[in-house]
Amino acid sequence: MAQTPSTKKPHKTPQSKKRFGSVRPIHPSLNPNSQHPIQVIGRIRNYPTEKPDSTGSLHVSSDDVIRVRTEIGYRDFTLDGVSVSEEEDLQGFYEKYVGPRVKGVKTGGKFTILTYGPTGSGKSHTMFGPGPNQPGIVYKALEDILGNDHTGMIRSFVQVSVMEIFNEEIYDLLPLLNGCGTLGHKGNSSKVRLEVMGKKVKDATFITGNEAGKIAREVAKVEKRRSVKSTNCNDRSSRSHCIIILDVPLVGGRLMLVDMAGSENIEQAGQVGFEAKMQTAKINQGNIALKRVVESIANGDAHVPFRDSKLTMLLQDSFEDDESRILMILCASPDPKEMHKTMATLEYGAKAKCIVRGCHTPTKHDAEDSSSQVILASRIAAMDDYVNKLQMEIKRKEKETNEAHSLLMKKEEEVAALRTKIEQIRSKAPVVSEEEINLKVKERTQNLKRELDKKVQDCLKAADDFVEMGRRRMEEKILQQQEEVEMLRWRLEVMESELIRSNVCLSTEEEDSFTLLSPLNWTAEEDSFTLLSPLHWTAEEDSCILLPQFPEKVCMSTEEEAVEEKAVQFSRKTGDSILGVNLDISSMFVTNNESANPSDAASARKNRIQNIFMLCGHHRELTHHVKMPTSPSKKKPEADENNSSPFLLNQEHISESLVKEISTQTVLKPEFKACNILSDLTQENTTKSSNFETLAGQKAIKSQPKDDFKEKDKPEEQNKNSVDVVVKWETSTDYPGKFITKLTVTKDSSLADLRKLIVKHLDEDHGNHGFTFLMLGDHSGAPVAREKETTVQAINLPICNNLSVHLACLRVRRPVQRPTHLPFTSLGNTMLNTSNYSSPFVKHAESFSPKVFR
Ligand SMILES: Nc1ncnc2c1ncn2[C@@H]1O[C@H](COP(=O)(O)OP(=O)(O)OP(=O)(O)O)[C@@H](O)[C@H]1O
Repeated sequence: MAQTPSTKKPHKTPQSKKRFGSVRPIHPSLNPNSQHPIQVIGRIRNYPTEKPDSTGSLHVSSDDVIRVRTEIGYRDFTLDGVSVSEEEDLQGFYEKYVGPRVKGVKTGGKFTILTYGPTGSGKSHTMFGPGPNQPGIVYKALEDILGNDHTGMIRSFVQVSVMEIFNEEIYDLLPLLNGCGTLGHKGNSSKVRLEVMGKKVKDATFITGNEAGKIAREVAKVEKRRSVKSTNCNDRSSRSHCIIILDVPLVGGRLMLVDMAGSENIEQAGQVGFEAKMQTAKINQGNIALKRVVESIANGDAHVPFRDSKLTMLLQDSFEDDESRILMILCASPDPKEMHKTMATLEYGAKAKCIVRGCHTPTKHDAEDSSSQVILASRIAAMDDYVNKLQMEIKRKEKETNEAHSLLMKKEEEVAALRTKIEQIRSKAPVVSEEEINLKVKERTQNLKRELDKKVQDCLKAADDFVEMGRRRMEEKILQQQEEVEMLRWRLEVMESELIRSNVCLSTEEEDSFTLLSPLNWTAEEDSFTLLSPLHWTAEEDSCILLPQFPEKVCMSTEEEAVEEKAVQFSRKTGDSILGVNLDISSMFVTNNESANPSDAASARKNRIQNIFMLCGHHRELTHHVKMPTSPSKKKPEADENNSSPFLLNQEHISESLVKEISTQTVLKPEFKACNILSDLTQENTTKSSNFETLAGQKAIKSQPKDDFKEKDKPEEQNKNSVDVVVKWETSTDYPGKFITKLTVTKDSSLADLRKLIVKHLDEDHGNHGFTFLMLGDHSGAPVAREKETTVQAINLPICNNLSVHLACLRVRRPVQRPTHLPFTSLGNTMLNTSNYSSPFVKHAESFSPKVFR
């Protein structure tokens, strides 16, 4: 959009107009230096509706430039002045733009004021004012010309004509004229159509007067007689051009006020019917004709179509008279909906501003300047100026376009960069489909399941191993126990063989009963006795208590399990068993009744022998550990006095009693072990040994001179650091407790050291076979393993009697024959099948969640 060429205000750049020097000076009341006969002022009315919040489409800057914004851009119009109604009321507008020009009329100036604009833009509002309180230009001009001074000064008088052009006909709105300046009233029907002769109206009615108020009231009355009609654009739309001519005859001044009809199209006016449309067309005819005239004058056309309409015919003088000036007031609405009309109005005013005095307006005073050359030159100059301005506008627009283009390119680059970034982000984070997610979940699940299966398998395997290990240990235990049983059996056989070879033979036919007391307690009463293991002597007379050092438990196993516990107390009267060993002690005795039945007596005798084996066989070795409470040197038991200590065993008494019983009552078989013991005990009694010694110990001691064991014979130092060890064989068939030697070793000597010394005293045969130390005192004989001999000291060997002599009992090493059968039934020997058996561990593993399906 091009910026309209603007005419600088006189007070701003008056010199700029001198280049058009061909124009004669104009009336000083109008701009004398201006060559533009038409000045254009814009007036922006109030918003017809509520003012919008956003920036309006019409913007007025301080340098009288109106910028109109539309959908496609904006356009600036530079006018001679712009007044915004909201900021400047009608009086202010008049005083600023109209009053100075009107005042020249009083001195003979010719001035034409046109209000131009679309319908409803405020033309009538500006020309006549909204009411008496706010008079429009007409009434203010009357006041200015006539004044309100009533001081008697000579005042000018005016002639006022009011007419309208309706349907291209001129009607006189002042039909009746009385002489004193009053108006005659003929009503609407009395409108008189006037004829135009040349440039003037013929026989037009006028009113004269010098009182502005009076005339103003009359004008106001006839103004009401204008042809108005309600349209879509205006409730009281002026359907005619109203022309008020105010002459000042005395000075030749003239003021022509033209309120034009609205320049609207027919559709917008909502006119229906042929007549209405013709009306609107006629109204527009005046506007269009005026437009053409303006354009023609501006273009310097040779022909100006003044005669195209009545309006232009009447305005011809205003355009052609050099003394005449035109003030065009462009009325516009700030309503965005009216922008296209506002734009057209301003374009029209811009054209009018281009009008300069041309050849068709020759003046009487400057005839010589009317040559066509000068006129053309001025026109060319004006047009050049206009072209230059257009070119500058084009450049500016191009520059703006370039800037906008570069901005656009920049934005496009940013958009492209953002798109690239988005693509990169998308490429970096590929969209994972649901199928892929499911696939991964499935794969992960399978992996977990596999791991779980593997763990379960491991657990099952560990459980199987555990069970297998338990089974093996159980088997080992069974084998060990079988070995022990075998050992016991072997020992039993040895004892039996010893018994057979024994010289002690008791006749079973002659004796009815016997009483065994070794180490049994014989109470001397006929019907009762007490068997204790450990033995407990309870008789009041000749009582003794045998309290072994060894614990009360008698075990077959040397390791973990107590096979059997034997602590039996028998009463002949009650015959009950305290600890549950079904040892038929009564069967140990041969009664008279038994002799009646030889077969029963034989079986009873066998039972007795077996039971005695059980009792005596194990305790035979244990008697080595009977710890005497007093040393043998200090306290020696005496046979003929009651022993006050319960820990002392009155062996003499026992021996005598037993011998007596055996000789008088008891008849035992040769294998009866007790005989052997009794024999030993009897022998020991004869040697007056005060201590209760084992059979092997006694034999070992007997083989040595008695004096060898006396402490007093040894050096004191040696006695402190050394110990004596009596070495003998274990009582067996081959070596029935044979004494080997007696050794003196240091206290810290181990069995391994002892072994080295012993080997020297053995013959080759025994040395080759080897032997094992028996840790006597242990219920099973406690053979000391070869590898443990270094850890067992000699002083740990059992004390032999009360002589502080240790006893090293050796057992010949024999190859152990493994039992060919297990001591359990086939059912008992069957281990649990772990594959079918759900152990608690497996149950626990299977109770894991989720379930593992195998
Ligand atoms: N500046 C203004 N401030 C307030 N109201 C205005 C203003 N201009 C116009 N109006 C109001 O707008 C309405 C139309 O105005 P007006 O009759 O003057 O328009 P117009 O241009 O003469 O229209 P038409 O060409 O149809 O006669 C009127 O009611 C008037 O009071």
